[in-house]
Amino acid sequence: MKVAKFGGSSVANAEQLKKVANIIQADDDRRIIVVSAPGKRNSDDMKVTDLLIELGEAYRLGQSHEAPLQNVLDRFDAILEELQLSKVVLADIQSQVEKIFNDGNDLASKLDAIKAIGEDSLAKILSEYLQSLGIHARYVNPKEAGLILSDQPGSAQILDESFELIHRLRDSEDIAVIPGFFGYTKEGKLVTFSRGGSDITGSIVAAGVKADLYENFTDVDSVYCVNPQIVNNPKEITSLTYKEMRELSYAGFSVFHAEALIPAFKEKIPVCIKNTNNPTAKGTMIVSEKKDVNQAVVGIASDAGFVSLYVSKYLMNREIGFGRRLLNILEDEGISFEHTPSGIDDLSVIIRANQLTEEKEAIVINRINKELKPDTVYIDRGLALIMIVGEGMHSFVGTAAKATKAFEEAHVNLEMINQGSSEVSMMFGIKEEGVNRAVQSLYKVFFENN
Ligand SMILES: Nc1ncnc2c1ncn2[C@@H]1O[C@H](COP(=O)(O)OP(=O)(O)O)[C@@H](O)[C@H]1O
Ligand SMILES: N[C@@H](CC(=O)OP(=O)(O)O)C(=O)O
Repeated sequence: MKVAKFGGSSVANAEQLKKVANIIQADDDRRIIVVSAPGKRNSDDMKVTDLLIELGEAYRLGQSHEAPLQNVLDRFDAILEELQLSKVVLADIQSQVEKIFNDGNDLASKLDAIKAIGEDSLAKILSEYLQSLGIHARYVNPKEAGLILSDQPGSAQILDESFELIHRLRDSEDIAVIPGFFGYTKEGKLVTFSRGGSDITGSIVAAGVKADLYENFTDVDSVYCVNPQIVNNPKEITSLTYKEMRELSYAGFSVFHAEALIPAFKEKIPVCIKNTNNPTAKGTMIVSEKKDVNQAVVGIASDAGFVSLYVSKYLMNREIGFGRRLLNILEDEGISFEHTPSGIDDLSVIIRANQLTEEKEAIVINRINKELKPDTVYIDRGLALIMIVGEGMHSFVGTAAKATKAFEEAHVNLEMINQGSSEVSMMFGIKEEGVNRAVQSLYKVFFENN
């Protein structure tokens, strides 16, 4: 049995949905289908989830929601028209929106329920379309599927008890079409995963039914060793390990959600990234182990939007508990951190900029000054992190030397270097403006000169 997830680009319009139906029909093992909401049809377009977020925003601000609702309806109407399906779903969306705006739930829960309409409606449309082609398919709501999530609107997590419930999907005679991106709390309230979370639904369902394979269909032939928007026509990765993919997704490979690997990894379900527009291409396999590790680096990921919180104090090394107290302040303020490179008398904490708003920045600096009495404390914004990743790194000599040469050739100054103790990745912090230049140079050194 295979679980196939189709991303926003694969269900962006009727033409894409026809490709999806062909892919489902081409393999009898594709028994469970997970879908996203329609994504962008071209680079200037908007994803349906973003249109729904605009709708929720209009409600939050007390503005009229007629126009943003119409934008959502228009996207689905165009699909229904071309696939010659009934328009029941449109009336459904309208009544769902009214119900959500008028229920007694808190704002965050209402906004989650609005966001989920994209996936929910698309799953209903796809199952109806498959039925119209004579395929035995059925829409399965995530509640019926057994997706029980923690009560964290916008960033929910799966609860362990879900997997046993999901296992029952194996018994379904029909192909199950499940909307991705959301589930329900124990109390029955709808909650979503973080953005891009349909990948997570697919992985959870694959783990629950103990699938032979989790296929993740998107709009590229494979995972490339570097973001194709930064390097033209980069080399394809044919196979990589869960650990490598987790590091690369977390550090910027947006093709697969960083949290989507864990459920598949725990059940050792292989994951295959494939292209809906070219389904016969082999794609990229993500597996637990690779037989031949013949290169140090498999991929280079990058992400901008980080800040560094720098704290220095003479004799910090003698002050037991300094680091803990610093991190405690961040914990109190609900701020998560990424890395903590340190020296004898100084410590930096790397944080995502969206975690440290200007309001929080003032509070944090104040508390550090008062509670830790440092010599210096400041915040450096506009940082980017570049991660080079490969399980082979620990058995190859000279990886760091090659990398620093690449930065030198790109005339990019290194603000910090950090190698994880697992030796699967090496992280470099630089100013944002040099990030593409540095990635291009690293690509040359690690992939073109071999
Ligand atoms: N290393 C990479 N390999 C492949 N694609 C990547 C990589 N890094 C970023 N991407 C981007 O990820 C996109 C696919 O992810 P996404 O847009 O979320 O797809 P979907 O709509 O299927 O969910 C690709 O079009 C590509 O631009
Ligand atoms: N539609 C949701 C969830 C998702 O996974 O979408 P996509 O497959 O387009 O990344 C979002 O935009 O966040």
